[in-house]
Amino acid sequence: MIKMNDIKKSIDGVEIIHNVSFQIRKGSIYGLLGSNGAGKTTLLKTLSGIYLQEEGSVEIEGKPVFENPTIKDKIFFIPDAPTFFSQFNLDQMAQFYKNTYPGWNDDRYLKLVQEFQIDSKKRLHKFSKGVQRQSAFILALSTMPEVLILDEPMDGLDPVVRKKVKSLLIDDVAEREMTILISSHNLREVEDICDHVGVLHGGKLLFEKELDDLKTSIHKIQVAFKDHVPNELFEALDPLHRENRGSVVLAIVKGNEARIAEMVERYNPVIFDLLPLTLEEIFIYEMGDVGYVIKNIMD
Ligand SMILES: Nc1ncnc2c1ncn2[C@@H]1O[C@H](COP(=O)(O)OP(=O)(O)OP(=O)(O)O)[C@@H](O)[C@H]1O
Repeated sequence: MIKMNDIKKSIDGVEIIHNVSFQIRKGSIYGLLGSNGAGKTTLLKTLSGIYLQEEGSVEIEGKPVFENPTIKDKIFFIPDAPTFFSQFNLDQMAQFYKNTYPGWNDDRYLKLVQEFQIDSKKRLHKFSKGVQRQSAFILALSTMPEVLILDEPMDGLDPVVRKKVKSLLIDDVAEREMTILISSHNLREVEDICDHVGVLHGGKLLFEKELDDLKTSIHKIQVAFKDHVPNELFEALDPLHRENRGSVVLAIVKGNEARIAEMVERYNPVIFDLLPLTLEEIFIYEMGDVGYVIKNIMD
């Protein structure tokens, strides 16, 4: 379990993170979404123990992270621009991490090098950005981390490699309950692997939800009645949004699908459709006044 409680973090006297709290269950994948400058990297570095917060606490498995080697042995952070020693090839970096991380697994390393087909004898600095990122994944997963923290991990990866990386991540979560925190400026990039998402904006966590919950707890209905529109129905449905399009009422309603259908059908509608919402619509309606923020992370 990862717990961030009421974190404040300033850089050069400017407060970047304002009272952020969240928890990530062991074995889950949390997507931290936010547009450029939202504070994602600062938050991830605080969680990894690279930065020390001025206020609040950061705990992994109930223990503080900062200057705690026992916890740091179990976590791996891949920054948005992975770095390597300038003269080193992948094998040499692997030797370095083998000496640093007690959980290092040689078999895993060899398998991953083969899977990604990377020349492990070639200097890493001579590789493209995408291959360098793949190398960072190989090294990270070979340390068998309990917590993997990824800053914009899909940037610079082609679709085939993205798919491969995602499936490796999901396997580690399923097989050994690895926990992942993944930052992204694009929801679509991570929606297929995250079970939870949080939206960071201006250094504040605006919104946090379980994705499955989101998809099943909010619906769009289109409904028309023979005579008048029964106002008491809409009072009971308490929609997040409602508009009349001629004789058809379109409404965004929270709640269980079967319960909504049962309520509407009691009024004998002549038209009744219950439609799925796109994730973008869900976010915009759920977030109400701050829905505009989400447009930035949907493109
Ligand atoms: N080392 C630093 N010195 C000064 N200001 C910083 C530093 N690091 C971050 N900031 C400021 O903190 C704010 C948040 O930056 P951060 O890199 O955490 O955001 P981000 O969400 O990761 O953005 P991006 O998606 O562009 O990487 C920005 O206004 C940035 O200018």
